[in-house]
Amino acid sequence: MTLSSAPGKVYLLGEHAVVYGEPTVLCAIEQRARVGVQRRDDGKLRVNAEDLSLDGFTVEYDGTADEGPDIDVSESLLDAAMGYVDGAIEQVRDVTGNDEVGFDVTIESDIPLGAGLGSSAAVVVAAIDAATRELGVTLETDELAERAYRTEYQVQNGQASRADTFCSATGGAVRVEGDDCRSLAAPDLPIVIGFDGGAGDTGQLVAGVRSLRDEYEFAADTIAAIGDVVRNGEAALADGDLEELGRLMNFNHGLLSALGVSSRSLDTMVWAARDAGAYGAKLIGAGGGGCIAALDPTPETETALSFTPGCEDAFRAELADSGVKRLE
Ligand SMILES: Nc1ncnc2c1ncn2[C@@H]1O[C@H](COP(=O)(O)OP(=O)(O)O)[C@@H](O)[C@H]1O
Ligand SMILES: C[C@@](O)(CCOP(=O)(O)O)CC(=O)O
Ligand SMILES: [Mg+2]
Repeated sequence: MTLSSAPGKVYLLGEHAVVYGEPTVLCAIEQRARVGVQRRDDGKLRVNAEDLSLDGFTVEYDGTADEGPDIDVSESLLDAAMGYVDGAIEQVRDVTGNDEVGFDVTIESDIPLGAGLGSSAAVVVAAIDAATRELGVTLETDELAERAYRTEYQVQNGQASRADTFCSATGGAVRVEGDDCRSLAAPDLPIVIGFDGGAGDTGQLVAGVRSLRDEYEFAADTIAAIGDVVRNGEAALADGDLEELGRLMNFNHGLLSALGVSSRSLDTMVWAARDAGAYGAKLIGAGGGGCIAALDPTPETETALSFTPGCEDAFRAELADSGVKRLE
């Protein structure tokens, strides 16, 4: 068996707009997905993902690629649930030139699904890394990030940025603009996460933003404005100016909200954090439901969130210096 782990991430600024070439800044956090892989000689794929729960059903996917799991849910829901793992294995077959190879894959993850903390990227990065190593191939980090990006791009119907997968593969803080991906000197930021227990479908939310952008010039302007917020944020980060960074996170949340990707519970948590004295707060990731991030070096925001109706979990994010980890 070969085992790799990869971290989730928090967008400080710039999700969604990054899909259209605007810059973004994000950092890896110490919530990880671990993927164990064992080669099979019969060419079949058997996935055991006990944490996989989505929209009210839980599946232990214990079937094969041919037969599929034996559960009573629609095919589209199942595709959404299994697409990332299937896509990762497709990349492994392609990059190793081993079209016929099968695997037993076991996934275990600390990262809530579809909540904006990048569970998909972490699972894909760890799966590609473990499965290639199982075949005796160790990918360079850039190649690993590229293959993981192609997986997300495919599953999200041609709508994905390189941000999540690059950040998960390399760890630390990163800046992504188009295909320019680079590491930043990791600032020690006091990030607090609030989680509403919910999830959003990344593919659908990205598609929703795209159609607004196609329909209204002011939606395209909103996306460009997010880019401006990020460029200002980079200067604030370089100066270590948390107050300014917080203000820009608030602005970024407003713009994401205008693009229709916030929700009542995300807004409630954002306001609870602001009322508790956070420098700023915003939804993170695709939105629709899931997590917000706030900047607060004091315990106030975490305490306030833990008493906020609709907030299921509040915790301080520990930044992850390393990306993919090769465990066995
Ligand atoms: N523990 C897991 N086991 C199997 N698949 C997972 C796991 N965690 C995440 N995934 C895959 O990632 C999808 C969620 O990704 P996404 O909608 O992009 O949200 P996010 O990346 O913010 O968590 C899930 O539907 C599933 O396909
Ligand atoms: C909305 C987006 O910018 C981030 C999605 O993040 P997540 O999958 O919700 O963690 C999409 C992307 O960059 O591919
Ligand atoms: Mg994702």
